[in-house]
Amino acid sequence: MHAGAEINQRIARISAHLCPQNLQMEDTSSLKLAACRAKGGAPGFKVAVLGAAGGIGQPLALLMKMNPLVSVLHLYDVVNSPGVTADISHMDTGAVVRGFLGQQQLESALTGMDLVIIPAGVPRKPGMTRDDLFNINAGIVRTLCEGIAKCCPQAIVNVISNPVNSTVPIAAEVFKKAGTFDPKRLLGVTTLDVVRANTFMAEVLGIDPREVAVPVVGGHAGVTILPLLSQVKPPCSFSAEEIKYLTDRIQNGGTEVVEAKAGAGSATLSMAYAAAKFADACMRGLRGDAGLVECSFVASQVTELPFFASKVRLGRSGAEEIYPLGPLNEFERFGLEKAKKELAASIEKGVAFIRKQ
Ligand SMILES: NC(=O)c1ccc[n+]([C@@H]2O[C@H](COP(=O)([O-])OP(=O)(O)OC[C@H]3O[C@@H](n4cnc5c(N)ncnc54)[C@H](O)[C@@H]3O)[C@@H](O)[C@H]2O)c1
Ligand SMILES: O=C(O)C[C@H](O)C(=O)O
Repeated sequence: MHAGAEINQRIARISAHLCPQNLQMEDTSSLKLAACRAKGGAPGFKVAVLGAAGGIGQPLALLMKMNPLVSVLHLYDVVNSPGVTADISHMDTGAVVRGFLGQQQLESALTGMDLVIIPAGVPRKPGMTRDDLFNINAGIVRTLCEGIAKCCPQAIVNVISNPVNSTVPIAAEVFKKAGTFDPKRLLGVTTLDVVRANTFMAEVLGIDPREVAVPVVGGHAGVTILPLLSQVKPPCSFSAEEIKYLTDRIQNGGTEVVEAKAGAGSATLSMAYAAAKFADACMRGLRGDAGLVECSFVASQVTELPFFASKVRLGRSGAEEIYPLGPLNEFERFGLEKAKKELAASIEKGVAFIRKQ
């Protein structure tokens, strides 16, 4: 074969491997090569990031490519995923990276996945609540979850898209409709609230945030974000002023970032860090590691509400155990009542969005 032609064919193969939309119909050898490589050299989990070209998606893709537990990484978006995929794929870590662009490639992106992470959707601008995102993001999450129900119904699903208090119930309703709902496998990502709580508490105490663990329960919006400062590790007591300061700051951490970004979006880097931390815990659970306890917004019987964020134990089948809230002080009991009222409405809104169709 002419040397130039051979080089072109090799380039086509590599490009097809990265982005199936670049495949020529007649180029079956590229397909075989891509399929062969997609098995991955090392054992590990197959992970898809939906919304991978976004503010969260890009750094999250980077962090997942760095995670040794990931063998195959699928990057899906409706725009720009080929560029992000090409870029990330040059990292000399184990995971095989493949890109998928547009709705017609959603099923290929999802087929065979063990873990699907969803940061797809619009972020807030100053002055907006998370619920203001419902009209756009509800439909996006619905479509993506329909794809999951069809192509990887056994996957663990991590929902990041806001409003989480409604998008998780939306996902659950989609899965129920498809007959694939397993409450253990659907997890709303509230890790950023815990990450913030740990950071702000460590600042107050003047200690390393890695030595701190603050449980944050309820949901992921304003007063539904309920830090349990009476249950922190290491055990410590706070003044009433400190409790008010910390609770307000944790509940408004997202708004603090939205205002600082002044119209350029919401938390992306800290969120990617939090999502990667949570995904790592999910994968270690799938692998069979013991003692993995994280806060997450899940289908729950901890309160009278059908969904609630609390500590869950992650295992081979997802959220295998949901822990009760434990003893609350008066301030926290008051906060819980406020949180439940707002949460009930947000959950109902999500459920109604699917049931009314
Ligand atoms: N759970 C949390 O703690 C938390 C924290 C921060 C942000 N968020 C939420 O995450 C979402 C994404 O935030 P961001 O800053 O990355 O936004 P972004 O606009 O930067 O990125 C979103 C990405 O989603 C993609 N997208 C849109 N529609 C899609 C579809 N149908 N399928 C696949 N991808 C699609 C966009 O093309 C874009 O690349 C927002 O809803 C935001 O509110 C949640
Ligand atoms: O605040 C937002 O809109 C994004 C996210 O939910 C956050 O907590 O940072």
